[in-house]
Order: sequence, then structure tokens, then C-alpha cells
Amino acid sequence: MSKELKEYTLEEVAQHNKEGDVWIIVDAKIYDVSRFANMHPGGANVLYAEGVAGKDATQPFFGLHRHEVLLRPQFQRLQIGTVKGQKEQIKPFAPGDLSKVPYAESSWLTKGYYTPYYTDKHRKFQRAVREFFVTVVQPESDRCEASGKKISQEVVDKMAELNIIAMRLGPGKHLKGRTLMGGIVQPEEFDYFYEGIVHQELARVSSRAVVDGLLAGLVIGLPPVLNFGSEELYNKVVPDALAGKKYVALAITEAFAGSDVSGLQTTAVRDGDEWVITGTKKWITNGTFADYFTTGCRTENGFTVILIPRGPGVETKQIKTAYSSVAGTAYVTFDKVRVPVANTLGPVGKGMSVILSNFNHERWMVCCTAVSAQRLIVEECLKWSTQRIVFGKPLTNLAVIRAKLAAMISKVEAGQNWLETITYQMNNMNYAEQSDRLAGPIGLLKQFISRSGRETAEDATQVFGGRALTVTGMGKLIENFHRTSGFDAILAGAEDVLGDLGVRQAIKKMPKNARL
Ligand code: HEM
Repeated sequence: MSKELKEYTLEEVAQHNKEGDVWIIVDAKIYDVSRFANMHPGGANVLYAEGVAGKDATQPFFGLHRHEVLLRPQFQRLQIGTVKGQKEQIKPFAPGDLSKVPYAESSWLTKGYYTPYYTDKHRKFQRAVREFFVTVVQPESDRCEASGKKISQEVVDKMAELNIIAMRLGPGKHLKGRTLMGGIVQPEEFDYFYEGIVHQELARVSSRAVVDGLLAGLVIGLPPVLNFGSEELYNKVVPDALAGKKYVALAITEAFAGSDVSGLQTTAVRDGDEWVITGTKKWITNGTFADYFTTGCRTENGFTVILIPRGPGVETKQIKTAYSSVAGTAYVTFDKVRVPVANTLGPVGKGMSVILSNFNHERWMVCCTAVSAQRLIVEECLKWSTQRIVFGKPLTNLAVIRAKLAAMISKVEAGQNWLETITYQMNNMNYAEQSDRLAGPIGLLKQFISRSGRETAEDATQVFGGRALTVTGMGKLIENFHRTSGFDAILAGAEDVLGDLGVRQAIKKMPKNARL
């Protein structure tokens, strides 16, 4: 703040206690709200009340506002001084800083705790990623969550510069020769723990819809091109996609069939060197702005995946969903779209294995973002229940509130620890081993995390009360999480189906001679 701030005694502040001349103290800072009172969203009279006008209103203030209110430039300007002999206690975080609230960070990021998985390089990487997300992505994320507009090209370009888009696809040949996060980690060292950090940090600063809007379609739609496309197709599509210049969506689900991929009705009929594709796709993340659609099609001898560029015959329509339209969720129609046969991804008729190969990574990614979003809710609830005074005491004095906190902390810690065990397995297994041994555990983990998320959303709503029902204000993160955590239970495979998959895989592996 550039203007000179004077020091005043409590007695001096107390003189300014009436309409037209009101000062208040919040955390040792003195605000002249005389002119602001009539514009105050909470009304003028609350500022003239006894115990507020001319007084230290820190406690009631934090019962009604998030700290960020005071950091907005238009309100910072209201500060005229500080209280003599007092120092502010509630300081904003520097971008990149870790929270000191218990359980607000994973244990590997908490001072005094140890980890078998992460190194100091992971820590350095995490700090850089958080700093970037907090300074560049978060403000844009907040804007786009509210407006429903696509994330700006400027932010996408900055992400591409650091190769964050490429890193969201995990370790692999697509990272070769790239400078990752300014060179903190070399492409050949980049493991799934690094990738997990990117997903988890993204979910700390973004709503569920923004996590998806920030090119989640590409993260799930590009791997079939990377792994199954011809070299020519790879060169045509991948560099532009990873540079954030072209967007990709995975177009599998239909109104006719979701988790039951074999029931799809979009058809591709061969005509010389071209496929002619007709059908519709629903719930396609990033579909409204995608340039390419990695599309599941029914072909003569089975199911085939084909990359369809946006062009004649391709139409996309925004679907209104419970979360923000920043995710670009679309209804896509293909009307006799002609695509070169060279755009086929994997063998004709063997598309199921192309799609299935994608699922584990996608589900693991949802586990990363979902568990991180839950952790943020735990932090919100811990902060709120210690600062909120009811019947003269903090909310944490109530055993019923502490029981809710215990439940949500246990769930997030269980999810995180299981996630890290699976991530470690992914680092040590080749692709075939991962498919064989991890599809079941990842399905079960995703079921556990998404179910825990909804339970935590319910508990958090009870902790925050009415504040959890408004889109802005104290409980805004709880409201958003409560409204959108259900997406984790559906996208990338419905929760119940995935739980069942885990059990079916286990049954398949039961030893023939196992008996009680
Ligand atoms: C520098 C001083 C203050 C500023 C800049 C300020 C600003 C705001 C803003 C922006 C809101 C809208 C809600 C939000 O965005 O969180 C709000 C709401 C409100 N404010 Fe203030 N405020 C100040 C002081 C106070 C004080 C001292 C009180 C009373 C003790 C108060 C009582 C309220 C109430 C009752 C609401 C409505 C809360 C709700 O809808 O839940 N404000 N204020």
C-alpha cells in the first residue's frame, strides 16, 4: 500500500462511531467506512452498531467475511491507519506457501513428517507449480467459473510454455526434449508423482468445472493419438495440442450408452480411403471448443476409434450441467462426416483395447484432483469451525462438529495414502502390468474417493450451515464442492460400476484352490 498509514490509539478510533463518521478496526488495521457504509453489501446499519462503530470488529468481521475481502484493492483503500501498539495477525499467503492448518496439506508436505515416495526435487517442483497456479490460473479460474467462458488463450499459452499441458498426460515419449517447469525436473525423471502434483495443485486453485475446462478433454483424448496414431498423424496433431494451440475431446459416451461402451451407436462406414461417420455423442468435456474428437465408432467388425477433426458435418452444442459451462460440456453430432482412414487410432475393430488403455490413467487422475479438492474442504471446515463463535464458543466446542471433522480427515487421509501406494505401483510397472494389476484397485480407489467426497460435502454443509448454500461469501467453496463433487462419481466411469469392476477383477484372480 503506497499511502502513508498513521497510528491511532483505541480511544482516538472510538471517537468515530456514528453515521457519516465511522471507523472500525479489523486485525489491528483501521478502516474509514464513513462513505463506504451506504455501499456495503451487508448494509450500513451493521457498521453503526454498538461493538462495531469505533471498535475492534475483528471477530464479527471474520464471522461474516472471507479474508480475501480485505485484500481486494477497492477495500484495501479504505484503510487509513493501524492501532498503536498492535500488529496484524492474519496475513495472506505468499503464492507457493504451504498452509499450516493441520491436514490442509498432504503429510509429505507437512513439516516434521516423512515420506517414502517424494524427494526434495518433488518438493521444489510442487512449490513452483503451486506458485504458478496461484498467481496465473486461480484469478482466471475464478472469473471463468462465474462467467462460464472458456479459459483464456493467454493462460493456456503460459501453461504450455512450462509444458504443464504435456505433463498432465504423464511420463512418456511426448515429454522428450521438453523443458519441464523451467527445468526443475528432466523428462526422463518425470514420474507419476510429479504428474500427480500437477493434478492436485490444479484442484486446489480451481473448481471441479475449471479442472475439466483446463483441457481435461485433451488429457484423455490425446493419449490414443500418442499411443495408437500413425507417425504422420502424431506429427500433425500432437505438437499443436501440447502447445495449447489445438484442443482435443474424447467422444465416447452417448445418450444411448455410457459405461457400457459396447452399446454405442455412432457408426463409421468405409468408403474408399475414407470413413463416413454418423452419430451423436453426449457429455463431451471440452466439446464446445475442441478442434479434434477422439471418437468411439461402431464399424463392420466391431468397435474402432477414429480421430475426427472439426469440419463439415460436425456440430457441437453446449449442454447445461450442474457445474459451470467453463468445462465446455457438449452434445456433439456427426452427420456423414468424411475422415481419412489414416485417422484410425489402433487396429480396426479393436477400439475397445484403445479405450480401455486410457481409462486407468483417467480414473487415477480423477482420484488426484478429487482427493485434493476434498483436502481443501477439510481446511475450510477446520478454519471455519475454529473461527465461528456460537453460543459464545467456537463451533469446535461441539462434539458433533468434531465428529464430522474426524470423519472427513480420516477419509481424505485414507484416500491420499491409497492413491500414493497406487502411484508407486504405476511408477514400477510397465504398461501391460499396470493394465493387468491396477485396473481393479484404481476402480475401487475412485469409488472410495468419490463416495468420500460426497459424504464430506454433506458434512461440510452441516458445518457451514446456510453459508454453504450461497455461491459467494464464506461458504462458497463448500457450495461449489457440494454441487459438483458428484461429477467425480460419474465421469471416467460411474462409481458403482468401478467398485464392481474392482471386485470382478479380484474374483477372476482368486486361486482355484482357495477354501476356508
Ligand atoms: C472494511 C470493512 C468491511 C468491508 C470491506 C466489508 C465488505 C463486505 C462485502 C464485500 C460483503 C459481501 C459478501 C462477501 O463478499 O463476503 C459484505 C457482507 C456483509 N458484511 Fe461487510 N464489510 C466490512 C465490514 C463489516 C463489519 C464490521 C460488519 C459487521 C460486524 C459487516 C457485516 C456484513 C454483513 C452482515 C454482510 C452480509 C453477510 C452475508 O450475506 O452472509 N461488514 N461485507
